[in-house]
Amino acid sequence: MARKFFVGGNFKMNGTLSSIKEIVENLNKSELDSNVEVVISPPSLYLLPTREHLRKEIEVAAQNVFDKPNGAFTGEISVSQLKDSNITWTILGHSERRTILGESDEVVSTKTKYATDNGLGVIWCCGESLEEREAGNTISVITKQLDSLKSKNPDWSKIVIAYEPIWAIGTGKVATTQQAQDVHKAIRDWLKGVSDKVSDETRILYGGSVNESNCGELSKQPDIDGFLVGGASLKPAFVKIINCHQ
Ligand SMILES: O=C(CO)COP(=O)(O)O
Repeated sequence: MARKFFVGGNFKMNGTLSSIKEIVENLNKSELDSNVEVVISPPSLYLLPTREHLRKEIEVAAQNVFDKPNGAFTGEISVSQLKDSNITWTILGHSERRTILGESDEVVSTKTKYATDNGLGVIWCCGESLEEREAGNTISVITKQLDSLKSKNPDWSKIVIAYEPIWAIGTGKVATTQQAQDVHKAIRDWLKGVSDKVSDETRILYGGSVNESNCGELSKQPDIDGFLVGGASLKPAFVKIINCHQ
């Protein structure tokens, strides 16, 4: 089965009402490859206006979600609140939340299980630090993150995996196509341990300094099914990344 190419834009903690309005207007008027699934993820404050004004074929994602239905959890947002606002995806386990906010594998896996069981799509992120790569531990680090997720038995049909080497995020230092493909292949092989169907159908995105110049080559790799784009998703060239896959 051909996997539909997927391009996510992670705005992180960037943007204002007016700059996000500009991004939305640019996406609304651009010609976009209809074979590509596009999801953008503004900061939580801007989720609703983004959803309201963005063309309907593009979905909107939160950057985080909590694993309880409601209650005394100051600062958190629930899955049902997102769905109530027509926000159909969330990012979980981004390395910035793992390292800066201290989210463990256990926390990320639990939230992913809760979100997928309750019908939200999850862009689930994994990746190694430069130290871990240089020590030859890339695959073992990612396997540990994946094993933790598998132990919760999430709904894999709702998960898109984003491989984001931490050393490539926001640094301009993109992984080589071979480095990316090798890890994506290892993830694909690991997914076979869940089931052949999950391995065949799960999209594996690459993230880390993706731009309009490097996306073409990366997109040709057999196990790269799309991108999770940070900085370049805030620029008009994001459209070129969406359309880069031939
Ligand atoms: O972290 C990322 C997307 O989630 C990647 O960010 P950059 O594209 O800015 O390197």
